[in-house]
Amino acid sequence: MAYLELKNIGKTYGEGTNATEVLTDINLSIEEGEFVAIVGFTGSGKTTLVNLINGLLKPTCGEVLFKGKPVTDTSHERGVIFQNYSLLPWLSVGQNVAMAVKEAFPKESKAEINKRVADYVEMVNLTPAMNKRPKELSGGMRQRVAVARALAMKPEMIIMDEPLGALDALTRGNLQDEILNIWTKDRRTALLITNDVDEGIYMADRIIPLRPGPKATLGPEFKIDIDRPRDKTALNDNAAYKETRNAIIEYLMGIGEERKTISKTTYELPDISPKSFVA
Ligand SMILES: Nc1ncnc2c1ncn2[C@@H]1O[C@H](COP(=O)(O)OP(=O)(O)OP(=O)(O)O)[C@@H](O)[C@H]1O
Repeated sequence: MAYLELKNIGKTYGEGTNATEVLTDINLSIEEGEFVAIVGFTGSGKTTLVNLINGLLKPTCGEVLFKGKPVTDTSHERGVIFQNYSLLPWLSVGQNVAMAVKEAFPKESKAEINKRVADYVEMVNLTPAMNKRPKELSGGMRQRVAVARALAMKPEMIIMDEPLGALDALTRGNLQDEILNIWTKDRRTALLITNDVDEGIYMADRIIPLRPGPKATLGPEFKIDIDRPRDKTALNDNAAYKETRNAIIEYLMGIGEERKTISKTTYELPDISPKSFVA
C-alpha cells in the first residue's frame, strides 16, 4: 500500500460556462520515507494539488488516500509549508512556533514545549529574533519562521509548496539542507512543489513534472540516482546529475514549445454586435 496515493484526481473550479478544469487525471503514488518533487510552471495548479493532498480542498473526481484512508480534512500528520508564510502578526517568533507546537502536542508540559520551540527556532538560525514580531523581520526571516513552525509539529509527511522561492540563494541553500537533515534523521516522507529543477534534483528521489494547465496533469517521472548526502558543489561535475538535469529541462522546454504552438492558434470569434449601444 502506498503511503500517499492520488487516484484519477480532477479538480474543476466554477460551474457551467465559468467552469475551469485546472487538474485532470492526476495519478501519483508515494512510498513511506520517499522524497518526491513536482516541478511545474506558474499557474499550472501546484497549490491546488497541495491543497487537495492537505485536505483543504476536495477533488471534483478521484480520491486522495493517506495511509490507505481517504483524506477528508486537514491533519497534523501532514504538515504544509506554504509559499506565503502566514504568521500571526501580533505574536512573536517564539509564540508563533509555540502555538503550532501546543496544537500538535497538547499534552506536553510548558518546559517541553519551550524546548521544542527553542530547538526549531535555533535550527532556522533565528534565536536572536525569538521575541521579535513578524513586522520586524525580513521576508526571508518570516519564511524561516514558517519552516520552523511546520517542522516543529513533527508531521509524518512534509508537504512544501514552493517554500523557499522568495529567499536569497544562501538562505535558500541553508534551509534546503535543514529540511534534508530532518527528513534524513526522522525518515519522514516529503513532497516538494517547486519551479526550480536544480532544487528538485538536489533534494528529491524522484522528480515529476506537472504539465501546464488548464487540464494540467503529471508527466513522466525522472529518478534521481545520486547518492546522499549530496554535495551541491560536486553536483555540477556529476554525470548522473547532468544527464538527469538535461532530460528534465529538455522535457520542460518541449512543453514550452507545445504551449507556443497552442498560443499561435487563431480562433474565429462570432460576429456579434450589440442591439443597442449607449456611448
Ligand atoms: N478558488 C479558485 N477559484 C477559481 N479559480 C482558481 C481558484 N484557485 C485557483 N484557481 C485557478 O486555478 C489555476 C491554478 O492555480 P494554482 O494556484 O493552483 O496554481 P499554481 O501553479 O500554484 O500557481 P503559482 O505558481 O502562480 O503559485 C489558476 O488559473 C488559478 O487562477
